[in-house]
Amino acid sequence: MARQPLLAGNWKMNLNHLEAIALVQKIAFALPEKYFDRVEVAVLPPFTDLRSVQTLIDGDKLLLRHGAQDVSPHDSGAYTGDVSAPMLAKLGCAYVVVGHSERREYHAETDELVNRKVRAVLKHEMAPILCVGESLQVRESGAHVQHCTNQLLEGLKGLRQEQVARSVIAYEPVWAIGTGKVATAEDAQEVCGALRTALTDKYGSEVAEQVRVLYGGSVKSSNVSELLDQNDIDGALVGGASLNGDEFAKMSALAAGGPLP
Ligand SMILES: O=C(CO)COP(=O)(O)O
Repeated sequence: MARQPLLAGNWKMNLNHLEAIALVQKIAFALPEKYFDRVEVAVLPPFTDLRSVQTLIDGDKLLLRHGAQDVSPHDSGAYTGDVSAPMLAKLGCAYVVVGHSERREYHAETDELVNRKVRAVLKHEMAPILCVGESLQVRESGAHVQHCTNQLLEGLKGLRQEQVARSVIAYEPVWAIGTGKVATAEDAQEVCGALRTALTDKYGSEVAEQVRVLYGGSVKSSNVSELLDQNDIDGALVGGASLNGDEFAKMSALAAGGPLP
């Protein structure tokens, strides 16, 4: 079954709401509507930008999707500073990144917490982008496939098949994030293929064939096509390069199979 490629721009902690509006306008202007039949393009700004981005996308009937970078596992309550899944759903979010390696590292997020966040997202009809990935040390030990597979199965624990089918997985090797060191297409395919095999073993091939598996880590216009050509890579989670409107539009066009805008 053909899976529609997804190109998602994780802006991380960059751009205020005014800068967000300017970037979304630039991306939308550079991408004619016909591209959106062949690729889904999403922006994932900081929480403080989401209302502005939603208003722009709805008002101008843009075909871009938007989402958030994190979520609370709780629906509401005394959790100072947190943002809940119902709040994000109300802001029109299609996606929520869960378990990014920066959150696992800087906020000590465990697989158990990541799993609770994944459930919160799915409960409110959004799709999680569940991130998995190994450190350089784990890769050098040769345990990278096992490590990522464990993170995947722990993150999805207790979900129904229909919920797994709606989820997006992102393989982001920690050593390739923001370093300019992209995994080779073969390295990325090795892990993404193993993740799909693990999904097939646990949930059956009908479910596994629907799940989109993205690669993330120093993706840019010069390497996106080769990565997306791999059998089990269905798109990219882009960090730094998604902050440049022309570059992100170019990558989206390449993901759609061209021509360039
Ligand atoms: O972490 C990433 C996306 O979530 C990747 O970041 P870079 O594209 O900047 O390496």
